[in-house]
Amino acid sequence: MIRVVLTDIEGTTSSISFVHDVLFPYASEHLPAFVRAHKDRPDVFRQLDMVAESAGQARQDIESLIDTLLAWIREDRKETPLKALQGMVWAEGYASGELKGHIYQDAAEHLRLWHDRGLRLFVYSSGSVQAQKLIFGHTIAGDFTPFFSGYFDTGVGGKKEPDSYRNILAELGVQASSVLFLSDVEAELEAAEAAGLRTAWLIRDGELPEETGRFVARDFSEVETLLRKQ
Ligand SMILES: CSCCC(=O)C(=O)COP(=O)(O)O
Ligand SMILES: [Mg+2]
Repeated sequence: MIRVVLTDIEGTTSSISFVHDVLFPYASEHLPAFVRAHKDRPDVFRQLDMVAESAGQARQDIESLIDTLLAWIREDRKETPLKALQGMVWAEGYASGELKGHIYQDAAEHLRLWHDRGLRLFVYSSGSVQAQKLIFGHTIAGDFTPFFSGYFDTGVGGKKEPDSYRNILAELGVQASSVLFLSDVEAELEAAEAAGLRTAWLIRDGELPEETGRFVARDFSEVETLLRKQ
């Protein structure tokens, strides 16, 4: 019996284009000034330590660290310090009203429905927990944070690693078979399945694959049919 829905964001609840054409360009534009202004703030300082260590760069060369961060954005790297800094930069955009989080209408309707029916909802994204709370707290359809019971980011591990899902299960204290993971990325679904989770593959556009052996859904209304069948 599925009691928990664990959802990805980009390509699942929200469009890939919002992340790549709005959020990433906003971060590229504002991150350099943000890092220069706040480089000694403890939370920023810690992330810069991690950038220097990951990239093997001189810690004191702030401009080179900024160049590395900008290159990581262009390459869509899921580096934990980049994701943490992006969240801090996006916070300013959401606060000013320049950013509004995209959410598909079907996702909005069903997240509310599932919450009201008693399912527990969690997010697992490469975006930082701060970034997750921001996108769902400031969507075009209102504040969705009241529907979520918790958030997981790469602090539990990468999304293509089965151990990350085992860590999430341990934190939630639930059986793997009671959790349905939603994602648009097959390698993430394979990792979740290796840890015993149920999965649904969101394929919002393009051709559907033949015989995948897993549940495939065009949108959240099709995920609802899976939940109703159990
Ligand atoms: C939290 S919104 C920004 C999402 C993001 O930064 C990202 O890299 C997308 O990751 P996801 O795991 O949601 O595909
Ligand atoms: Mg995704």
